[in-house]
Amino acid sequence: QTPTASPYDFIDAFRALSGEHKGIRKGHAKGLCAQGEFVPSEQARTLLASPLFSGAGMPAQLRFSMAGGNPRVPDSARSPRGLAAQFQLPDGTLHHLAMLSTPVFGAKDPDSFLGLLRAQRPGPDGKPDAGRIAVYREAHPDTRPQAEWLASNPPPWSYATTAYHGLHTFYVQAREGDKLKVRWYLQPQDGERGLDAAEIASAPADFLPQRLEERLRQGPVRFDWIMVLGEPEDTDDDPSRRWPAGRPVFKAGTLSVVGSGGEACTPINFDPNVLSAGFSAGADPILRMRSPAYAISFGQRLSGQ
Ligand code: HEM
Repeated sequence: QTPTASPYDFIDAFRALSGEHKGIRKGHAKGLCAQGEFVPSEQARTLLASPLFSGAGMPAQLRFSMAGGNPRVPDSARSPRGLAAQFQLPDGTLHHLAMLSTPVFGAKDPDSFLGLLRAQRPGPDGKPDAGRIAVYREAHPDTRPQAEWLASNPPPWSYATTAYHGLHTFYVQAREGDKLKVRWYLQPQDGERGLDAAEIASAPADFLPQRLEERLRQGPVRFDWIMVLGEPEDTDDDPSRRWPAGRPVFKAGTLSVVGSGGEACTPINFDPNVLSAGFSAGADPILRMRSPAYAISFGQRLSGQ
């Protein structure tokens, strides 16, 4: 099947789902900036050749977000949370991460994802058609694992109490030998904690920024950047599929969040293909679609569209 989805189709689909919101992100519309520092681990410095891991700490511009194009989605929604990061390396170059709280993505390729977004489009009564969505998921099994994960795991209690998964497969140059095939996630040192049923029912619409701010008053929020090493048979082009459990992991560094708020992240396009030297992307068509879609959203929102 030839892919037909264009990056403009996604921008249109987000608008159809969430309405027109000029000047803000077309995806992950609701969120807040944060600031921090990334310090690579000794192990990463020894193992990997990228200057990202050369040893020195570096500043990080961050953004925590709610998935979707609706800037008023309640913070208790059963949807992915996002964490985006821009690391500025000692040599001035940049490395971006843009990750989700779900361990799988919602589709295997752009066509399947676009079809899902279109199936979720509200009908004349303003509500999504549950039957149409179910039929779509039935015909596209790759769209089920993320929905099942979201249905069976509570929304995060705080932006600081969830893991964030890179989901795509990348290759990173080792100091000795070939590139390593990796996936990664950020693991919260505060531990993972979800909202309980009573909290979901009673949570105010916008509690996440305040909860993060309160936590930051006690000191930095830290995440361990965990790299997972893939085997040749592990997919490098399908973010809707997990790698088998038990693959070797190592800690590549620590991200410390020290402050939140402000607008420093607003003029940043957290494009996940902005990779520092030594990194390259796998064959994932979803990852390839992200750059042009983000660029359109970025250009539109900076110019008030
Ligand atoms: C074809 C698939 C995808 C499309 C079309 C898409 C589209 C978008 C768009 C248009 C934005 C707003 C960009 C901006 O205005 O700066 C965005 C933000 C974001 N996306 Fe995606 N996305 C896709 C897949 C993914 C995946 C696989 C992940 C995670 C692995 C992800 C995580 C994020 C995050 C964390 C943000 C917020 C970035 C920020 O805070 O600035 N997206 N997405």
